[in-house]
Amino acid sequence: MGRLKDIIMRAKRSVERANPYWKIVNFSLGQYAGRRLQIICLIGTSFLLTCSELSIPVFVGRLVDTLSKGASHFQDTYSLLAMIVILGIISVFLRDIIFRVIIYFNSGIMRLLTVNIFSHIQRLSTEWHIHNLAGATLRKLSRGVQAMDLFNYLIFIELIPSAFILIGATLMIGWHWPMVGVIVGTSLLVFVCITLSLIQKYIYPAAKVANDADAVLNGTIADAISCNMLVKSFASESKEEARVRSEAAAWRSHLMCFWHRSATAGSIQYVMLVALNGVLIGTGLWLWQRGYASPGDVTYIITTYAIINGYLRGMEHNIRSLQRSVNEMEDLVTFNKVPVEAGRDETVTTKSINGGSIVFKNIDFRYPGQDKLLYKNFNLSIAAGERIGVVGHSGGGKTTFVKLLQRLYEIERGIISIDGINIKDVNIECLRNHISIVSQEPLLFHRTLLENISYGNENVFLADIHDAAKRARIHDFIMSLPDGYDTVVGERGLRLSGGEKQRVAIARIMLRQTPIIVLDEATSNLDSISEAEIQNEIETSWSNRTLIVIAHRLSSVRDLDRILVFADGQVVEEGDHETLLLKKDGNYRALMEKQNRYCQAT
Ligand SMILES: Nc1ncnc2c1ncn2[C@@H]1O[C@H](COP(=O)(O)OP(=O)(O)OP(=O)(O)O)[C@@H](O)[C@H]1O
Repeated sequence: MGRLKDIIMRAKRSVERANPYWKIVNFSLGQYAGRRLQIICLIGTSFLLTCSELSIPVFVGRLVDTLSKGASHFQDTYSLLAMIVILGIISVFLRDIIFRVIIYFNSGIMRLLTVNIFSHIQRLSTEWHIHNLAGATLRKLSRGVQAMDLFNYLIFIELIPSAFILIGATLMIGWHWPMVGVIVGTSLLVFVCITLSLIQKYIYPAAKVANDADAVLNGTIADAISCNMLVKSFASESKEEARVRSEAAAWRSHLMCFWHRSATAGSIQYVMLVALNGVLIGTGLWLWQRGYASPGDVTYIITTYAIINGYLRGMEHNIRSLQRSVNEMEDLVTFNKVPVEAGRDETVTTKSINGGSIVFKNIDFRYPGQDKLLYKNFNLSIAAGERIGVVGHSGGGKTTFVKLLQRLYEIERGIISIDGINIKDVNIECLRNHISIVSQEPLLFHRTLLENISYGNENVFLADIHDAAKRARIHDFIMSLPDGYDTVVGERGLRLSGGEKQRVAIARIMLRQTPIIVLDEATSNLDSISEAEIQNEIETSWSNRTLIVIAHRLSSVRDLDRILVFADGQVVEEGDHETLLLKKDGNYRALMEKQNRYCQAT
């Protein structure tokens, strides 16, 4: 049994490798797991529907034969008519059941798929998020989920019943006239094979290119809309429009190519249908001419053909739609294949960290795609409870230090440890829950101030939230708003000033009890009085925690225990404010003098 499974898996993989189309079909079918009962119900009902629909031509044929016997058989014709009507009603009833089940089935799959893909995307690496426009990702996700709906609909409402009808009709005709059965069966097989190969070889590549262009276009639109303030301030509306116009033109030309190919494939399929029509009716007439078939039999063949023709026309359209849905789901499969960031692996030994001592030992690091190492043999130790200032020119590697501490990127060499434990041995969520950060540009959700402040600390009391806001000097401002803590801050906090956003972010981490706190230019937008007040508060509130303050304004770090001066990914100087000032040609002293000169000049 295990061996059989292995063989099936290997066959599946080689088919997927040979044709990526099947990888997507496989992914879609994978979503059916755990829904066996619903699938059995759908297929079973489809089968009954087929039997009911295929019985109708039999009764129509009999009706014609009865009619040809003369008016004396009128009673038989009425009972045949009654049978035809009853079969029609049964078919309607069975179709209704299929629709009800598919509603339940599809909505469940779409819900689960959305949640699963979102959850996977959230756990992808920082680099992945940097390189993928949020708008394009959103577009791919919603398009893929809608496509899954279409895929399921086509499979269960259209293609499975069509397959049953076509196979059933072929068998029934073959039962009466084996030669006609062979002709019909072969023609159907040729029709389906040509349709599938047109889809895979001819339509699929064009649809893929059109979908990629669609995602690029939507990503660009989303990017421009989310940076609308910047666009406005540079009066660049026309430039952005020109960009969108050019991408829309590219998208249109790819889309037209896809649609033209679909139209050509449609015409080829229609030609095949016309040929099938001629062959089938011609064979019926030939049988009648030879005396092998009555007019009722020929009517039966024609009625059956009418049904087959309807389904094949539908099938041609449905296979094309199925193709489109598979194309649109390709991005979901691609998302799913991207590995989650390092450290998310459930099998990682979950050691827990409690303290706040940090050691960077012999670290080599470069950003993905960069040739030059940013950190080369970088070493640094910070004791638990120490208060560290990090200064230096822009681009010196200060923020990178924090990113590595949070394991947002993987180092090439060396060990980063907290509390003596290599961070690679710690579950990533546990690691990040250990560190509170207020970054240069605090991120706020388009939610209320209350939700933003309590983010990550949902179980705190209202009084604690107010207390944190008071300590971050933002409470009075919030209370002055008409909706107070229920004020929605706008997308990315756009309804707040830079300083207000920073104070909300500081209040948010005031609520957290983490041993390590990082303030990365966290008070850069505050006036000096508010900054001094908040700093006093920080020193009293977080006196026993490891505090790392990254700042350009040197006044923000002068009272800290130790100041590190970063340049080109190295700590080039360290010591307290007084000691560093004493170094005659020191970097810190030079920075200090420059800032003083600048302050006097302004
Ligand atoms: N994702 C990234 N990919 C490639 N290079 C990056 C990436 N992030 C940062 N860098 C580069 O790494 C270097 C260090 O960046 P970092 O943000 O650590 O500097 P910083 O000292 O914090 O600067 P600032 O004071 O301006 O915030 C910079 O040259 C920056 O351009």
